[in-house]
Amino acid sequence: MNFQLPSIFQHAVFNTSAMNGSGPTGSGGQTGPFPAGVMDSFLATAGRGSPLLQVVLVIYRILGSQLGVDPSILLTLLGFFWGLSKLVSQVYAHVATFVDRHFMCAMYVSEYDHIYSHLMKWLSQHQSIRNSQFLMAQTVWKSAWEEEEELESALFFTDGGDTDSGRQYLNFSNQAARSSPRFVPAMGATYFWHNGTFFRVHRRKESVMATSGWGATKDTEEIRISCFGRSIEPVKRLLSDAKHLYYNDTRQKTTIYRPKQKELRRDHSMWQQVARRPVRPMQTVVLDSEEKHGILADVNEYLHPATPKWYASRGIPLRRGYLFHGPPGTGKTSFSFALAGVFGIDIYVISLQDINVTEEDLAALFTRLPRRCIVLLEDIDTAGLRRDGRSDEDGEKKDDATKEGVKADEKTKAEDGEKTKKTEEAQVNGVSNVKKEESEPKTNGTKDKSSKKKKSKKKDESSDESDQDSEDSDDSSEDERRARRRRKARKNAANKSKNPAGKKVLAPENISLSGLLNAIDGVASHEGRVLIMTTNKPESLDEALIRPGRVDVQVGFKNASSQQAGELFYRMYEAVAPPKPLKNAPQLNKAAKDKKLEKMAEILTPQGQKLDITPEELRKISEEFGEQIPEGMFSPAEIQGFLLKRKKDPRKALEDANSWVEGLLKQKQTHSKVVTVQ
Ligand SMILES: Nc1ncnc2c1ncn2[C@@H]1O[C@H](COP(=O)(O)OP(=O)(O)OP(=O)(O)O)[C@@H](O)[C@H]1O
Repeated sequence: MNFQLPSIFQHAVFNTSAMNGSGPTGSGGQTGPFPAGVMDSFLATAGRGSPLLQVVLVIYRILGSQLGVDPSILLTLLGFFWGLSKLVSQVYAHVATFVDRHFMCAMYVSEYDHIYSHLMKWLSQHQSIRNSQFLMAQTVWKSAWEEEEELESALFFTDGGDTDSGRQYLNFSNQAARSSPRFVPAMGATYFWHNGTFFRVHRRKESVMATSGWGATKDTEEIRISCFGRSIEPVKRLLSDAKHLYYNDTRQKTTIYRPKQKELRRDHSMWQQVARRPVRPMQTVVLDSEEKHGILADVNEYLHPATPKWYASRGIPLRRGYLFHGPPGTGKTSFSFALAGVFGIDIYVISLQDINVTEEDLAALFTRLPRRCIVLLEDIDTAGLRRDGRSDEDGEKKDDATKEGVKADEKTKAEDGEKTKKTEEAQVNGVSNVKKEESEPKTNGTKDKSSKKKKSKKKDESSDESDQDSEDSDDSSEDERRARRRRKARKNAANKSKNPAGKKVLAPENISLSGLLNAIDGVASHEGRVLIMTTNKPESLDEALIRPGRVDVQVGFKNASSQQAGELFYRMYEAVAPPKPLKNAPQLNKAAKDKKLEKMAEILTPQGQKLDITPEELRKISEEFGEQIPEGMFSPAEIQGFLLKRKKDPRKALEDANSWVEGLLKQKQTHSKVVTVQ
């Protein structure tokens, strides 16, 4: 097959062929501008069969005539240098590996480890990394508390379009534009000096099989830090510096962890940090002083380094559980946070309604806790624990205590509706729900109702007790007893799945009671933690859950007494001080800065309402305020809400207290949700 080239190319091909002696061998002599080589001959021969090669030949010859040398020499040189570069890189890789193995030491950090966060923060602040050629920009999400430090430079004001009012408001519309990203080393190797040591940080990603999905992979990152020498100490020191820097600003903060989402879990890391908030000072939680210090002393003793030995020598598992119960807004969560602040430990919060947390996860979560920490199980009454027939049948395989707990729960659940009502009444009467159970009601109406309820409750109890008795005294075979239990469980489950209106209620059934008990104090469960469970309805809890060993100390939180209301008042105004000139002054000149601070003070302390009160007067009006608040009627949260609305004016708060108390009392009596006096 012969192809026809365009005339210009034919000319070039023809000419060079002629020059080369018209043969593929090129034996005709060296008359052209450059000597014909093997390559030329090859292209000329092959070009007869392929127009493409003919084009290549033309380019080849034009190039040759321009340079005056045979391009094949160039090609040979190129090939040589390519080969040489490959050889050098191979040799370099071997030498680097050799040096790495024999003259350096290295440390690996997984992105799933906390150290990764420490290191990234540290690297982002290192001067030579900042000036590096290859960087990766990361958006940094700051918490409300971190932003505070930058507030001064971020302050912008607006009149909100209402020019007549002459008022100024803060405006954060350009906040996103102002926050700068964090710069960390890019993927690959980065070199820097630190404290006289030369370090190499190598970030690399690798794909690993994901635990979920068929054949799905996910990228995970690993950092390798290495330095010259046989000792790993410099790397350890670097990590320690990074850790120090990371926690430097958080020393006075409490870190809160929650379970990680399933897809983010890897290796042993199941918890993720969700917040770091400033430590809540213990004196800001108003509680009975004796009780407060009793708990502090108890936790202190438990966390003491000598305690594990004491427990071990007596064969007692090293666990301490607390149950904080009481009406909403009485400080259960606040006290837990204040405790964490006092002891400088972190809080691990688990919600049993979290769809991410299965029964197996719960057990694993309890085993992956640090040496000392607080585990907070909030609102365990609403936890939606599985207590159906299934769990009861399962429960037959579990320990007796668990089964009894399940039964006790079913019994208490039946009474739950009544008790909720009772609780409401108790709150209106200013008595905590637990106490109310024990004491006689005061008003006639309530008395009648309560006595009826008591009777029906007793009836329920006696029927349950008789069931229990007959079961206990029954001398029938074990099989019969099991069958009866199963029947009873099924009946209870059927009753429980219907609400009073007869409609089916779907309850979350992530975790069974036995699963929870197992996680809390199963053989594999963590030792050394402080477990705090909070609830508004202690009566609805399973006995098994709060038996000694699982719950060692119960603390009843109550509505505020008059004296506590006075203390809340004092604490609210005691802390108020004119805004301090902020440190880290921005690049403003002094006059502009003063103006900004003035404006800020104006906004925080509106004109004519400047707090100007002596500690003596504050103490006096705190007491007066306390006297106006009926004993045990209002929760600290309610009082705090009232005071917050008057946070700049204690005298006004005192003035408004009476009408607020009356309004709130009326609202409680009518069970209204609408607040009349705020
Ligand atoms: N005893 C208290 N001393 C000081 N402040 C309190 C106290 N109790 C409640 N507060 C305030 O009320 C608010 C709610 O408190 P907290 O969340 O601790 O209550 P809680 O008992 O955990 O409520 P819930 O049962 O609804 O979870 C917080 O802002 C807290 O500052």
